[in-house]
Amino acid sequence: MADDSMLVNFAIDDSGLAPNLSFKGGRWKDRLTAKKAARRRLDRLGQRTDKHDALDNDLRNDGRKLQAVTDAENENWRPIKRQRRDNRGERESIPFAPNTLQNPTSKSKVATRDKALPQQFVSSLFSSNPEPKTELTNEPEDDGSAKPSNAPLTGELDTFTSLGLSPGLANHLMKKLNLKAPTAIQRAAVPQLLREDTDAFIQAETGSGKTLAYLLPVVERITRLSEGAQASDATNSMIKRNSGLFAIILAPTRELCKQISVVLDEILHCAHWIVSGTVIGGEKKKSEKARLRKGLNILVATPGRLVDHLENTEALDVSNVRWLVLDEGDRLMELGFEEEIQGIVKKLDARQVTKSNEQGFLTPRLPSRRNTILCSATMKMNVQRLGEISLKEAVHIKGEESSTTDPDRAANSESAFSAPAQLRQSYLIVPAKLRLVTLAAALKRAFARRGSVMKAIVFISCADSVDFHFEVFSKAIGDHKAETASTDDEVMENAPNKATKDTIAKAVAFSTEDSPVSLFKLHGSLPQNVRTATLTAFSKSKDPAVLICTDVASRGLDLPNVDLVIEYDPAFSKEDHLHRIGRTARAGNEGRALLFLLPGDEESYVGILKESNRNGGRGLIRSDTNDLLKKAFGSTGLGAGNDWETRATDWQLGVERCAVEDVKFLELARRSYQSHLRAYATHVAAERHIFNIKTLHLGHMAKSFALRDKPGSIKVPGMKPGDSNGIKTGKKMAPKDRSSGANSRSVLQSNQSPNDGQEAARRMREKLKEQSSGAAEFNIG
Ligand SMILES: Nc1ncnc2c1ncn2[C@@H]1O[C@H](COP(=O)(O)OP(=O)(O)OP(=O)(O)O)[C@@H](O)[C@H]1O
Repeated sequence: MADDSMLVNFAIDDSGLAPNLSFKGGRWKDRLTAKKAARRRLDRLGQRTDKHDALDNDLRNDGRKLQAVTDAENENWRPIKRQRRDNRGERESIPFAPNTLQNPTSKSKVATRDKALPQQFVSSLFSSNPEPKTELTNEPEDDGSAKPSNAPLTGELDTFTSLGLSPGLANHLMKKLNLKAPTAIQRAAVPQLLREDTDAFIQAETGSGKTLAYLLPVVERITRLSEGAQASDATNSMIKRNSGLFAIILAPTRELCKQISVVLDEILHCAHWIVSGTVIGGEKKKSEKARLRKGLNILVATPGRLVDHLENTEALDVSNVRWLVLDEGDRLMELGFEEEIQGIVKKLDARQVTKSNEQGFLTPRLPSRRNTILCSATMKMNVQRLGEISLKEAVHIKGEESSTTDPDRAANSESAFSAPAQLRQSYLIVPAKLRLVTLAAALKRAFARRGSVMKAIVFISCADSVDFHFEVFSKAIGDHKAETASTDDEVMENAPNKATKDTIAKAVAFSTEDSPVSLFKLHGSLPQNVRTATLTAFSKSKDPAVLICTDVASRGLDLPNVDLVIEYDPAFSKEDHLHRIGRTARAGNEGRALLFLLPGDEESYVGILKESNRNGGRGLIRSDTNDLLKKAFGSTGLGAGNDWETRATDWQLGVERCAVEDVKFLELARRSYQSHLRAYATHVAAERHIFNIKTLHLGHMAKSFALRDKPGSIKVPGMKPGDSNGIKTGKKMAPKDRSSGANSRSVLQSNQSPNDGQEAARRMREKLKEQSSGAAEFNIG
């Protein structure tokens, strides 16, 4: 107790109670904590001393050290970003209204969070985009090499009569069908097939008139069977529909069959006693049977449906068939019809009547054996295989490559397949984020002036993506809202009917008051009646029109007045590319083709494009993406004051907002993104280093589908979760995955082990037969 009181009465030096400032031993972080505690205790003493200064210096140094260590530990350290809010100042996840968007030149990427939605990113369109390596090119000077290569001939002697056609048929072609002269392939093929009974392989570029090249000799020779009868008026000897089936024409798709049938009927107007018909999948078999029972002289068919009738329709008598035409040979093979064609050839051989019998008068005038004619614009290995199955000692008939000025191509013309010389080809190198807005810009520009482009076709890799882009361009977004409201009531020339209510719409995104544009969509998952009605409406449209489609419209289709083909997704092989761009610049007409490529690996595709371009690719130009965007979104009155980047960003974010506000549209966008990636992974093996799924920037790609989700979190009902993850991490898709859905191309084209491949291909053939559409495309889900 006494000790206690003594202590109380001693004067005590403050410094004696001051905290110890020498910190040694232990971890430096613990020392730092101790220093901070000491600093707090000094503060409590109330007076500032030298010790304060010393300790403050120490703490500052330690603070810097701590920051450096933390930075090093955290590789992903980034400065803290300012979060953006929409103009309504509402929850962070609500998208920005166009007029209060982030600064388009901003370099930032902003995360927005919401309890209900996965983490979302709104990245700026014009930042962090990879730069193209390829130089821009100027429009080439006209050196005369662009003379049309598939036009009708102009020589005085080049007439249909000079080919050996009867005056009746030649006059009909000139007067009724307005065809003044044959094309090069017709001049080569018609006399050959009239003169000799041989098999033939007809090969010529797209739009060069191959259909008439095989139809004319067949019709002419069937017409001749009645010649004597006409002269002597022996009506009993005239060919009638029940005189026998003389020719079968096989084509891979229903659309193509219908088109061939229309051309055939036009020719047969001058020989009305010859009757033709079609048997194609998707039509009622019962009515086909009835037609076959009544009798047909020429039959146009898809392979699957013909096999069906050969097996099940007794009335189908093929004993007199003397011509078998295989049109679009490579596509027939690609779609897996090899087995069917083999079966058809065998049945025709077995049932063929070679000697004069009950048919008496007919047989001597018919070729003694069946002639098979194979047609193709390109020659893949599979066409050679088809030739092996179906042709015997065939002659190879080619159109002249009149305007080839490239000596290498001329020397190697056996393997050289090219686009028509007059077709102007260009490509854009577009960063993934800018793809959607650039497509909108390309179409806006194309239709800006009424009459500059009548019709355009946009090729897209898969059915889901066709649906998505159709939705986007027919939606009222940003600036166009007012315009749509007023045009909804307009009577559009292409007013959709019941069948086309979901496949025809107004192209709001690039229509103007002066130039309204109609939008059409086509893919293999649509019911047959819808496909037919849509295609017919597009063909007949007198308004400017855009068809968004998959490769179902790439082969053989002859759609009038197509001035522009856009390959938004590059074709799966270079042959497919030639067929797609061949939908324009037909029969000597002009045409333009534009291809979208991503910066990076895809730029090396230009080398392949040059191969299929005459004159070593000198006519192939690289257009400037920014220039296109500037022209399309630059101020022309609407929203004056905004620059083109802001306006382009407004439009993009308008689409993104639709995806946030409309659950159905969001699901469509996600599905379409997933399907696109899966399709992307299935380019032919030879081109997979160019279209390399592993180097795709998935986040940027998602933006082109108006998605703000993180790629890994994009899930689609009905699609296997992790499909895109497999792609992202570069994992190979299992054959099981490849064959899921209608992912036919992946099944048929990917590198797979023979066993997997055979089984998958078999399953896919079944699937295609089931659909009977012959459409090889992605339709996942
Ligand atoms: N002699 C001709 N004169 C003028 N136009 C013609 C002539 N022959 C065909 N055409 C027209 O050329 C267009 C293309 O013909 P067709 O569809 O037969 O081409 P193709 O070579 O089969 O093309 P693809 O390889 O793309 O199928 C058609 O519109 C057709 O009417």
